[in-house]
Amino acid sequence: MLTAHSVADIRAAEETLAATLPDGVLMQRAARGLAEALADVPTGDLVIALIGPGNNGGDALFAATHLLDRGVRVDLCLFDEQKVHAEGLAAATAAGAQVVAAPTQQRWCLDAVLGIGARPGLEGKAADWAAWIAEQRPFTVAVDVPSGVDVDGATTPGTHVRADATVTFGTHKAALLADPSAPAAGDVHLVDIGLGPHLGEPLLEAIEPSDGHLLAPALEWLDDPRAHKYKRGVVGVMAGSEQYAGAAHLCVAGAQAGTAGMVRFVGSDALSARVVDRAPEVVAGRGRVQAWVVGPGGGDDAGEQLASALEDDLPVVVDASALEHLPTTFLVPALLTPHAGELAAMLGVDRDDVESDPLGHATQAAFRWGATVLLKGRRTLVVTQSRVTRVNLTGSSWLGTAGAGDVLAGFAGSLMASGLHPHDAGSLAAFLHGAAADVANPDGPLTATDVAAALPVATAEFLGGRL
Ligand SMILES: NC(=O)C1=CN([C@@H]2O[C@H](COP(=O)(O)OP(=O)(O)OC[C@H]3O[C@@H](n4cnc5c(N)ncnc54)[C@H](O)[C@@H]3O)[C@@H](O)[C@H]2O)[C@@H](O)CC1
Repeated sequence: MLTAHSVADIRAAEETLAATLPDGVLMQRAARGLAEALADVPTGDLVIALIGPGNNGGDALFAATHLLDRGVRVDLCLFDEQKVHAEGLAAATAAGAQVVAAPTQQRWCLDAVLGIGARPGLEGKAADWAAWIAEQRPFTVAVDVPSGVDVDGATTPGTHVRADATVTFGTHKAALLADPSAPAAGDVHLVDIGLGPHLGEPLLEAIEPSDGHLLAPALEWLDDPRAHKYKRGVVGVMAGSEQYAGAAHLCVAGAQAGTAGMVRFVGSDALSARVVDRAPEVVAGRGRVQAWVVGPGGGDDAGEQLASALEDDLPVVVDASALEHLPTTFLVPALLTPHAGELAAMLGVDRDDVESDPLGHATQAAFRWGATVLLKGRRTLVVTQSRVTRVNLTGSSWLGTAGAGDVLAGFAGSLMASGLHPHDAGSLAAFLHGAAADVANPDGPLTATDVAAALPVATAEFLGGRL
């Protein structure tokens, strides 16, 4: 699992670790790691380093000494000459760095204006530098975080630097993984400075290809010679309507691609006939299920369908139109799967509010409904009270295609029917859904049907550690 920790936790870990080491060792480790990450800068090229008032600037000043040692030239722009890491500045200038008044056109830029001590939003000289980067587009490497973002909240309330890459120290930060700030970080490289053993519970985590073991609780039947479809779990689907008949097919396709042993479909006679015609393995009509999926492409009866599913006292995935009929709180394990517009409607705010602070709003909803909230987006979030929030790093913008959410809801329901907690079911479904898109067509268009078809292979690759 890839983890990100809060600023407070990082500071506490740094303090504990620093107490066991001679002065300045941590900064030297960070500076060396930063210089190594800049190994592609050719000898003789000029790097412009934007140096802020704190230790973030200190990291870059010491990294500059390594760059200068191998023949790279470094110009320094100081945010405040009175507030600069003094030993770092002395070391960098002694090694040959020049202090200049303003950045000039360069191929390389080091953004060391602000790190984890930042108040979000840049002003004055720092805002001018961010505008210069946006205009001139030097290859920009941010030190620890792109300057000006909200490090823990992952929001971007003001001017900030947009980097091509970020070299971060000790652990990831929420801002590097979650939207809307993640694009400002570019490619993220983690430098180990020894903080690991001193860090507490993460603020955020992301499933990685090596985390196939997370599926284990849904696969206990694999080792049972007497296992049958009911042991694997039956997922019940209430999806589709006259207007969105395709959603029934797509949700069923997602459910069939998961770990459950059977899919039941409950809907109108006409829709049931269509579904069974396309997918003969599906059983139509009420009967034994272990989890329900309600809402994809649902019609006017979505509220009644949700109420009837909740009467069964079983885990439930609530999607699309069923999100308009939520109970005050959930008494069963529930996974709500809104996109930003649906979450905004649930909370009575504007879509822009959700998009500018997805973590905050998904967390608010998870607490309010006592449910797991999976907020769909480029970096899908899965939030459950008392669990570490997960952010999904797989997939691409090509996944923003009609019906992809129906497949996701069905697949997540299948995992829940096999016994997974909504938090694991939602985050694994998001992870494998993105991985399936890569299997189907990594760099181009694809349909939701393609994603559903690729899910079983993506799952097998994940379980085999081959993703
Ligand atoms: N503490 C340590 O042991 C280590 C720290 N490291 C580096 O140190 C950084 C944290 O250093 P600091 O705590 O000094 O924090 P920063 O380097 O982020 O700077 C904090 C300073 O910036 C000012 N400031 C904050 N927001 C501002 C804004 N929007 N506009 C203008 N000024 C603003 C603050 O008043 C404060 O003076 C990390 O991000 C990392 O780069 C690394 O060297 C690893 C070890």
